[in-house]
Amino acid sequence: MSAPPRVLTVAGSDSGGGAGIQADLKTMLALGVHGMSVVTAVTAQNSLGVQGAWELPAEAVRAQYRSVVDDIGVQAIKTGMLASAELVEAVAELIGGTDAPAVVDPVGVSKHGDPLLAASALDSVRTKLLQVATVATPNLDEVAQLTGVLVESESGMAEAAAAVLSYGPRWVLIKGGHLPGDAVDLLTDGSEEHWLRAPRYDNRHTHGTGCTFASAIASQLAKGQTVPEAVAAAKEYVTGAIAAGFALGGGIGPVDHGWRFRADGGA
Ligand SMILES: Nc1ncnc2c1ncn2[C@@H]1O[C@H](COP(=O)(O)OP(=O)(O)OP(=O)(O)O)[C@@H](O)[C@H]1O
Ligand SMILES: Cc1ncc(COP(=O)(O)O)c(N)n1
Repeated sequence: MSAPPRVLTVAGSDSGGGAGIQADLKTMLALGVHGMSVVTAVTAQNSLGVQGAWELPAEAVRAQYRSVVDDIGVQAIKTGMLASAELVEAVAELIGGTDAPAVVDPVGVSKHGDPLLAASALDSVRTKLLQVATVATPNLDEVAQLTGVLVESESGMAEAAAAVLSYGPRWVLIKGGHLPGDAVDLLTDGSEEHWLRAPRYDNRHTHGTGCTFASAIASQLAKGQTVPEAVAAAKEYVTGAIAAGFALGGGIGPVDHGWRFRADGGA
Protein backbone atom coordinates (compact mmCIF):
# COMPACT_ATOMS: atom_id res chain seq x y z
CA MET A 1 0.00 0.00 0.00
CA SER A 2 1.43 3.40 -0.87
CA ALA A 3 1.90 5.97 1.91
CA PRO A 4 -0.61 8.82 2.15
CA PRO A 5 0.63 12.43 1.78
CA ARG A 6 2.47 13.64 4.89
CA VAL A 7 1.58 16.87 6.69
CA LEU A 8 3.45 18.46 9.59
CA THR A 9 1.91 20.73 12.22
CA VAL A 10 4.18 23.01 14.25
CA ALA A 11 1.95 24.15 17.11
CA GLY A 12 1.05 24.04 20.79
CA SER A 13 -0.63 21.17 22.61
CA ASP A 14 -4.21 21.72 23.85
CA SER A 15 -4.84 19.25 26.67
CA GLY A 16 -8.60 19.59 26.05
CA GLY A 17 -8.20 18.18 22.55
CA GLY A 18 -10.18 20.86 20.68
CA ALA A 19 -7.49 23.15 19.26
CA GLY A 20 -3.73 23.14 18.67
CA ILE A 21 -1.81 19.96 17.81
CA GLN A 22 -4.74 17.76 18.74
CA ALA A 23 -7.15 19.56 16.37
CA ASP A 24 -4.54 19.48 13.63
CA LEU A 25 -3.88 15.73 13.84
CA LYS A 26 -7.61 14.91 13.99
CA THR A 27 -8.24 17.09 10.94
CA MET A 28 -5.41 15.39 9.05
CA LEU A 29 -6.79 11.93 9.86
CA ALA A 30 -10.28 13.01 8.76
CA LEU A 31 -8.88 14.28 5.46
CA GLY A 32 -6.84 11.17 4.72
CA VAL A 33 -3.27 12.37 5.18
CA HIS A 34 -0.53 11.23 7.57
CA GLY A 35 -0.24 13.85 10.34
CA MET A 36 3.01 14.57 12.19
CA SER A 37 3.78 17.13 14.89
CA VAL A 38 6.42 19.48 16.23
CA VAL A 39 5.26 20.60 19.68
CA THR A 40 6.20 24.22 20.47
CA ALA A 41 4.45 24.60 23.81
CA VAL A 42 2.28 22.65 26.20
CA THR A 43 -0.91 24.25 27.49
CA ALA A 44 -3.13 23.19 30.37
CA GLN A 45 -6.42 24.01 28.70
CA ASN A 46 -10.08 23.06 28.77
CA SER A 47 -13.49 24.41 27.75
CA LEU A 48 -13.13 27.26 30.26
CA GLY A 49 -9.78 28.66 29.07
CA VAL A 50 -6.02 28.26 29.34
CA GLN A 51 -4.86 27.55 32.89
CA GLY A 52 -1.13 27.37 32.08
CA ALA A 53 1.35 27.41 29.19
CA TRP A 54 4.95 26.21 28.97
CA GLU A 55 7.10 26.89 25.93
CA LEU A 56 9.69 24.36 24.74
CA PRO A 57 13.33 25.36 24.13
CA ALA A 58 14.08 26.31 20.49
CA GLU A 59 16.54 23.42 20.39
CA ALA A 60 13.71 20.93 21.09
CA VAL A 61 11.59 22.47 18.35
CA ARG A 62 14.45 22.30 15.83
CA ALA A 63 15.25 18.70 16.77
CA GLN A 64 11.63 17.54 16.31
CA TYR A 65 11.44 19.31 12.96
CA ARG A 66 14.70 17.81 11.67
CA SER A 67 13.70 14.31 12.82
CA VAL A 68 10.52 14.47 10.77
CA VAL A 69 11.62 16.38 7.69
CA ASP A 70 14.99 14.69 7.17
CA ASP A 71 13.70 11.13 7.36
CA ILE A 72 9.97 11.06 6.59
CA GLY A 73 9.59 14.19 4.48
CA VAL A 74 6.60 16.52 4.26
CA GLN A 75 4.22 17.58 1.49
CA ALA A 76 2.79 20.50 3.50
CA ILE A 77 3.38 22.30 6.80
CA LYS A 78 0.97 24.13 9.11
CA THR A 79 2.00 26.46 11.94
CA GLY A 80 -0.11 27.51 14.92
CA MET A 81 0.87 28.66 18.45
CA LEU A 82 4.54 29.66 18.44
CA ALA A 83 4.62 31.42 21.84
CA SER A 84 7.74 33.60 21.57
CA ALA A 85 9.91 35.62 19.19
CA GLU A 86 12.66 33.02 19.53
CA LEU A 87 10.38 30.19 18.40
CA VAL A 88 8.79 32.28 15.63
CA GLU A 89 12.24 33.01 14.21
CA ALA A 90 13.45 29.43 14.56
CA VAL A 91 10.35 28.08 12.80
CA ALA A 92 10.50 30.70 10.03
CA GLU A 93 14.09 29.69 9.33
CA LEU A 94 13.23 25.96 9.27
CA ILE A 95 10.27 26.47 6.93
CA GLY A 96 12.32 28.76 4.69
CA GLY A 97 14.75 25.89 4.15
CA THR A 98 12.07 23.29 3.34
CA ASP A 99 10.55 22.77 -0.08
CA ALA A 100 6.89 22.35 0.93
CA PRO A 101 3.94 24.77 1.05
CA ALA A 102 3.36 26.33 4.47
CA VAL A 103 0.03 27.42 5.93
CA VAL A 104 0.72 29.98 8.67
CA ASP A 105 -2.04 30.57 11.22
CA PRO A 106 -0.65 33.55 13.17
CA VAL A 107 -2.30 32.52 16.44
CA GLY A 108 -2.34 35.39 18.94
CA VAL A 109 -4.90 34.67 21.65
CA SER A 110 -7.27 31.80 22.49
CA LYS A 111 -11.04 32.05 22.10
CA HIS A 112 -11.15 32.96 25.78
CA GLY A 113 -8.66 35.80 25.35
CA ASP A 114 -5.66 34.01 26.87
CA PRO A 115 -2.39 35.04 25.19
CA LEU A 116 -0.67 32.32 23.12
CA LEU A 117 1.99 34.61 21.61
CA ALA A 118 4.17 37.14 23.43
CA ALA A 119 3.58 40.75 22.32
CA SER A 120 7.32 40.96 21.70
CA ALA A 121 6.99 38.28 18.98
CA LEU A 122 4.66 40.27 16.71
CA ASP A 123 7.48 41.88 14.82
CA SER A 124 9.08 38.52 14.06
CA VAL A 125 5.75 37.24 12.77
CA ARG A 126 5.48 40.27 10.47
CA THR A 127 9.01 40.28 9.14
CA LYS A 128 10.12 36.63 9.27
CA LEU A 129 7.20 34.20 9.45
CA LEU A 130 4.75 35.78 6.99
CA GLN A 131 7.51 35.92 4.41
CA VAL A 132 7.80 32.13 4.22
CA ALA A 133 4.02 31.51 4.18
CA THR A 134 2.29 30.07 1.12
CA VAL A 135 -1.01 30.98 2.78
CA ALA A 136 -1.42 33.14 5.91
CA THR A 137 -4.76 32.72 7.71
CA PRO A 138 -5.29 35.59 10.19
CA ASN A 139 -8.61 36.22 11.89
CA LEU A 140 -9.72 39.84 12.25
CA ASP A 141 -8.11 40.32 15.66
CA GLU A 142 -4.79 39.05 14.28
CA VAL A 143 -5.14 41.36 11.25
CA ALA A 144 -5.59 44.31 13.61
CA GLN A 145 -2.59 43.30 15.73
CA LEU A 146 -0.31 42.68 12.76
CA THR A 147 -1.31 45.55 10.46
CA GLY A 148 -3.36 48.04 12.47
CA VAL A 149 -6.23 47.66 9.97
CA LEU A 150 -9.58 47.37 11.76
CA VAL A 151 -12.20 45.44 9.80
CA GLU A 152 -15.80 46.06 10.79
CA SER A 153 -17.58 44.66 7.73
CA GLU A 154 -16.93 42.62 4.61
CA SER A 155 -16.06 45.80 2.71
CA GLY A 156 -12.92 46.25 4.83
CA MET A 157 -11.52 42.79 4.13
CA ALA A 158 -9.75 43.64 0.86
CA GLU A 159 -7.78 46.45 2.54
CA ALA A 160 -6.83 44.07 5.33
CA ALA A 161 -5.69 41.47 2.80
CA ALA A 162 -3.46 44.00 1.02
CA ALA A 163 -1.90 45.03 4.33
CA VAL A 164 -1.06 41.40 5.22
CA LEU A 165 0.24 40.65 1.70
CA SER A 166 2.72 43.53 2.07
CA TYR A 167 4.62 41.28 4.55
CA GLY A 168 5.24 38.69 1.86
CA PRO A 169 2.93 35.66 2.04
CA ARG A 170 1.97 34.29 -1.41
CA TRP A 171 -1.71 34.19 -0.43
CA VAL A 172 -3.74 35.54 2.47
CA LEU A 173 -7.02 34.19 3.79
CA ILE A 174 -8.80 36.82 5.87
CA LYS A 175 -11.25 34.97 8.12
CA GLY A 176 -14.43 36.90 8.80
CA GLY A 177 -15.76 34.47 11.40
CA HIS A 178 -15.89 37.25 14.02
CA LEU A 179 -18.23 39.47 11.94
CA PRO A 180 -22.01 39.17 12.24
CA GLY A 181 -23.99 37.56 9.42
CA ASP A 182 -22.79 34.83 7.06
CA ALA A 183 -19.33 33.33 7.77
CA VAL A 184 -17.41 35.05 4.96
CA ASP A 185 -13.68 34.78 4.25
CA LEU A 186 -11.55 36.38 1.54
CA LEU A 187 -8.68 34.51 -0.16
CA THR A 188 -6.40 36.57 -2.39
CA ASP A 189 -2.87 36.68 -3.79
CA GLY A 190 -3.23 40.33 -4.76
CA SER A 191 -4.57 39.59 -8.22
CA GLU A 192 -7.19 36.83 -7.84
CA GLU A 193 -9.96 37.27 -5.25
CA HIS A 194 -11.99 34.31 -3.98
CA TRP A 195 -14.85 34.94 -1.56
CA LEU A 196 -15.88 31.97 0.58
CA ARG A 197 -19.33 32.17 2.10
CA ALA A 198 -21.10 29.74 4.44
CA PRO A 199 -24.13 30.03 6.70
CA ARG A 200 -23.35 31.08 10.27
CA TYR A 201 -24.25 28.32 12.70
CA ASP A 202 -25.65 29.51 15.98
CA ASN A 203 -23.41 27.17 17.92
CA ARG A 204 -21.17 28.42 20.74
CA HIS A 205 -19.01 25.27 20.58
CA THR A 206 -16.41 26.63 18.17
CA HIS A 207 -13.16 25.92 20.01
CA GLY A 208 -10.50 25.13 17.41
CA THR A 209 -12.04 26.60 14.26
CA GLY A 210 -8.89 28.41 13.14
CA CYS A 211 -6.54 25.45 13.78
CA THR A 212 -8.92 23.10 12.01
CA PHE A 213 -9.28 25.36 8.97
CA ALA A 214 -5.51 25.85 8.55
CA SER A 215 -4.77 22.13 8.96
CA ALA A 216 -7.45 21.25 6.45
CA ILE A 217 -5.88 23.64 3.93
CA ALA A 218 -2.45 22.07 4.50
CA SER A 219 -3.94 18.57 4.08
CA GLN A 220 -5.55 19.48 0.77
CA LEU A 221 -2.35 21.14 -0.48
CA ALA A 222 -0.44 17.95 0.38
CA LYS A 223 -2.87 16.04 -1.84
CA GLY A 224 -1.86 18.26 -4.75
CA GLN A 225 -4.68 20.80 -4.87
CA THR A 226 -4.06 24.43 -5.80
CA VAL A 227 -4.41 27.04 -3.04
CA PRO A 228 -7.95 28.13 -4.12
CA GLU A 229 -9.07 24.47 -4.42
CA ALA A 230 -7.54 23.57 -1.04
CA VAL A 231 -9.14 26.54 0.74
CA ALA A 232 -12.57 25.80 -0.78
CA ALA A 233 -12.40 22.14 0.32
CA ALA A 234 -11.14 23.15 3.77
CA LYS A 235 -13.95 25.70 4.19
CA GLU A 236 -16.49 22.95 3.52
CA TYR A 237 -14.80 20.70 6.09
CA VAL A 238 -14.54 23.37 8.82
CA THR A 239 -18.12 24.51 8.24
CA GLY A 240 -19.38 20.95 8.76
CA ALA A 241 -17.21 20.64 11.88
CA ILE A 242 -18.64 23.91 13.30
CA ALA A 243 -22.22 22.84 12.54
CA ALA A 244 -21.57 19.63 14.51
CA GLY A 245 -19.61 21.25 17.40
CA PHE A 246 -20.63 19.80 20.76
CA ALA A 247 -20.73 20.71 24.46
CA LEU A 248 -17.90 19.43 26.67
CA GLY A 249 -17.06 20.68 30.15
CA GLY A 250 -18.65 23.88 31.41
CA GLY A 251 -17.61 26.30 28.66
CA ILE A 252 -16.93 26.40 24.93
CA GLY A 253 -16.87 22.91 23.40
CA PRO A 254 -14.88 21.82 20.34
CA VAL A 255 -15.82 21.60 16.69
CA ASP A 256 -16.43 18.00 15.63
CA HIS A 257 -13.43 16.82 13.63
CA GLY A 258 -15.14 13.49 13.01
CA TRP A 259 -18.39 14.89 11.61
CA ARG A 260 -18.01 13.16 8.25
CA PHE A 261 -17.50 9.74 9.86
CA ARG A 262 -20.54 10.31 12.05
CA ALA A 263 -22.61 11.52 9.10
CA ASP A 264 -21.81 8.18 7.45
CA GLY A 265 -22.99 6.35 10.58
CA GLY A 266 -19.42 5.27 11.44
CA ALA A 267 -17.09 6.07 14.39
N1 LIG B 1 -20.55 30.35 13.82
C1 LIG B 1 -19.97 30.04 12.68
N2 LIG B 1 -20.64 29.40 11.68
C2 LIG B 1 -20.06 29.08 10.51
N3 LIG B 1 -18.76 29.36 10.24
C3 LIG B 1 -18.03 30.02 11.16
C4 LIG B 1 -18.57 30.38 12.44
N4 LIG B 1 -17.58 30.99 13.16
C5 LIG B 1 -16.48 30.98 12.39
N5 LIG B 1 -16.73 30.43 11.18
C6 LIG B 1 -15.78 30.18 10.10
O1 LIG B 1 -14.76 29.37 10.67
C7 LIG B 1 -13.51 29.64 10.07
C8 LIG B 1 -12.52 30.06 11.15
O2 LIG B 1 -12.74 31.43 11.38
P1 LIG B 1 -12.51 32.19 12.73
O3 LIG B 1 -12.66 33.63 12.41
O4 LIG B 1 -13.38 31.59 13.80
O5 LIG B 1 -11.01 31.79 12.99
P2 LIG B 1 -10.20 31.97 14.26
O6 LIG B 1 -10.72 33.10 15.08
O7 LIG B 1 -8.76 31.99 13.86
O8 LIG B 1 -10.45 30.66 15.03
P3 LIG B 1 -9.91 30.39 16.49
O9 LIG B 1 -10.73 31.28 17.34
O10 LIG B 1 -10.17 28.93 16.67
O11 LIG B 1 -8.46 30.75 16.52
C9 LIG B 1 -13.81 30.72 9.00
O12 LIG B 1 -14.08 30.11 7.78
C10 LIG B 1 -15.05 31.39 9.56
O13 LIG B 1 -15.78 32.06 8.53
C1 LIG C 1 -2.53 25.28 21.76
C2 LIG C 1 -3.56 26.17 21.15
N1 LIG C 1 -3.42 26.59 19.87
C3 LIG C 1 -4.35 27.38 19.30
C4 LIG C 1 -5.47 27.78 20.01
C5 LIG C 1 -6.50 28.69 19.36
O1 LIG C 1 -7.77 28.11 19.28
P1 LIG C 1 -9.07 28.85 19.85
O2 LIG C 1 -8.99 30.29 19.38
O3 LIG C 1 -10.22 28.11 19.26
O4 LIG C 1 -9.02 28.80 21.36
C6 LIG C 1 -5.60 27.32 21.34
N2 LIG C 1 -6.65 27.66 22.09
N3 LIG C 1 -4.63 26.53 21.87
